[in-house]
Amino acid sequence: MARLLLVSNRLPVTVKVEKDSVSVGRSPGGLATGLSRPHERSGGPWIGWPGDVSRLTDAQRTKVEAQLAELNCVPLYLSASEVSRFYEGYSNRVLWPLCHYMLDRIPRQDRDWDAYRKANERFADLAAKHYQPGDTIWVHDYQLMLVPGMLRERLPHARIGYFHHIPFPSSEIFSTLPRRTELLKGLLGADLIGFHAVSYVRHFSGMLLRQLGLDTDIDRILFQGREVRVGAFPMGIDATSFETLAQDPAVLDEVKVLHERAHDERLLLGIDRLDYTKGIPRRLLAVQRVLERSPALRGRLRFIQVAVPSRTQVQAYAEYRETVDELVGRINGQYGTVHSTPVHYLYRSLNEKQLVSLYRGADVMLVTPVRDGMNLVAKEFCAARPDEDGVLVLSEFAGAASEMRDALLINPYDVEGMADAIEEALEMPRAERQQRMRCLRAGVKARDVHWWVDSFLGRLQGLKSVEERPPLPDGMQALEKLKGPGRKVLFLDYDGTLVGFAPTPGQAAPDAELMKLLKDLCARPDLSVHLVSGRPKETLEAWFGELPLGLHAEHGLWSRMRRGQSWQALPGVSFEWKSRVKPVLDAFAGRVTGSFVEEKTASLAWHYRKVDAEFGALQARELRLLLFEQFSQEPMHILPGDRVVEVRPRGVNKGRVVPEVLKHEAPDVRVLAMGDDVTDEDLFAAIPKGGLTIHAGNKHTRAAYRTEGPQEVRRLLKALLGQ
Ligand SMILES: Nc1ncnc2c1ncn2[C@@H]1O[C@H](COP(=O)(O)OP(=O)(O)O[C@H]2O[C@H](CO)[C@@H](O)[C@H](O)[C@H]2O)[C@@H](O)[C@H]1O
Ligand SMILES: O=P(O)(O)OC[C@H](O)CO
Repeated sequence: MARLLLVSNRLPVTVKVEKDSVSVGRSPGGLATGLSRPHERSGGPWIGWPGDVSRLTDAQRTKVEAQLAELNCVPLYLSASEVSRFYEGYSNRVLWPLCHYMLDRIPRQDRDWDAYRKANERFADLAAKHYQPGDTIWVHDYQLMLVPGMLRERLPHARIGYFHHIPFPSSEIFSTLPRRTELLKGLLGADLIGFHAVSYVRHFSGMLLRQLGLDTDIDRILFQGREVRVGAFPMGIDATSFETLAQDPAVLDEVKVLHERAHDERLLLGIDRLDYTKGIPRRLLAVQRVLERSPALRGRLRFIQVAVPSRTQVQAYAEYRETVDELVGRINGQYGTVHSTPVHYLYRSLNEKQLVSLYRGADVMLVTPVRDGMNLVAKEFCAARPDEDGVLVLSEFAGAASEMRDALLINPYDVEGMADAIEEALEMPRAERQQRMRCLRAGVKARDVHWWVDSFLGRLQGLKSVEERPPLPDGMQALEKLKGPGRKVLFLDYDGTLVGFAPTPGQAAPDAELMKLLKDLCARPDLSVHLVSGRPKETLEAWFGELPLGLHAEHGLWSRMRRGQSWQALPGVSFEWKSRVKPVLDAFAGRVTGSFVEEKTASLAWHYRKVDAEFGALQARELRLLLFEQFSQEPMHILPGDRVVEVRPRGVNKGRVVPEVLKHEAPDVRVLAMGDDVTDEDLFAAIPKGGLTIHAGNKHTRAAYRTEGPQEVRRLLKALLGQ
């Protein structure tokens, strides 16, 4: 197993100061449990924050550091200002509510971005310092979204994974973030980006398309010449250890005591960090509604709500605590008697035995977050029920809901519906409880935390390393090879290569700078320049007719080899299918606002460059599918391009131009081709051995060199001219 270098905001252990004694104890939560085994097995370090150490004496600090070193944990101490601005500020006042769809909780001005960026730099620096060649780096969660990108700069060849433990919201929400581009690019430093649920993957891909124009091909994104993979890896728990503990005699004794103390009261249970995403107030209201609606249940229902203090310095959490306190008081005031208290509220952390005793003893588990990345409590409850009893009421807005379909799924905003579900759970016959719990447990056991670690790391480590698939060399290196005496032929694509994309094809007319550049190229006696475009010949003639260069329109269907020559069509091309295909494209243009059809002599194109990026891409896929279904027998090609779907005659492609041009040249002529989209791949394929090919963009290409878009292409051409 490759050495694993883990990086998370919190270490799996936290420094605990009690009176004069100091120790390190396990941090709560599934991450510590889940990763402890691979952490120990791989022998690599875990980098993170060990909690507040500001009050420690030097001697205590030395002791803590020795303990951490023994556990192979490398502490990154956060200063008071970093705790307040990086952890509480940007991470928990901006990113946390944003990812949980709570925009109104975000401060009007984010003043903490800088602190977030700097803290991420510190994590990246420390990780880079501890990195050894061959390590796999695994970065965790929203506090460290910039770290993968920062690590990629420091360690270009490292294998880097990132896992996002909270929801990734819809692009409508994520787009509101002023720093959205930086954060997305930060994540794209990873080789593999993992989420709990498929919907989060979809949201992330949508965001990449919308913000960065990057299309996700199933699970693959091309970014800066690298392949980044994305996937859903639903996190599990250490099911065996929960199950074993649930059968421990001490736990069973505790369950007995719990039931005895409750007399004949039915037990409802809630276990959460005290966080406004967990839906505790509405859950309390639902319990109150049950008591209101069913007098028979009064005095016969006990709701145990345990809430671990969390992020207590953030005002929203303090306010939330007050809301919960007030509601508990109100319900107990209204429905409590001298003999019974309906809500037992514990504001503290429990140890594992206490936790499992509650899980094992509960009749109904209420997991009702208004939004939750996964929610491990739901899974822990099921693992702790080897008796196959107990009912899980689960919010449909928890990531866990996509896996745990045998729970009673509820909408946490619907208090009445939640009350209905509680009643249904209380009345559910034993056989149904058993059947549901059996299915839930099977899922929890099959996809436990070890499965999660193995599937994420298996995927990450199975990818080819950056060294095995090095990024293409820079286009400037190709230009260097082309310099010097001897004749050269340049094949240049137009749209996306010499000019950027404009809302309509007409708006992408050549600018003065480009015209001068082309003129200068044509003026060089050792250069022969050919523009090879998908555009109609009329457009090319109007724009470039006066220049002494070769023009090739409609992907090589029409050619004008020299200025003053007439346009010639490729012989033997059939396009009588056009009249049947056009109505299909017209129908799409009608139904997708902003899209339009362009008709050329031999081809048709449906353009969607002005359409919302996500919707456009979706519709383009549908159109291609439809065309494939209906016209597969026709002598035509369906080609996805950059925000365009083109249909053109079979046998016509940009590559056809190359031999026609080169037959008029000496055999030792040097050749260069530049292009940006899929149609230029035919051009590259036709370039004879020894020729140079440059892809202007980020896509998969057979070109040997790469450069960025039109600005860089122009820079290269100027360099060829010595400008
Ligand atoms: N009173 C108490 N005493 C002791 N332990 C307690 C406790 N209350 C809760 N816990 C423990 O804390 C953990 C909480 O994990 P959750 O998945 O429920 O949410 P959390 O928001 O912390 O995690 C984030 O990360 C996880 C893992 O990716 C995602 O499931 C989740 O959506 C995301 O918000 C559980 O292991 C639970 O046992
Ligand atoms: O206590 P925090 O702020 O480190 O949050 C822990 C949660 O599990 C967040 O994912």
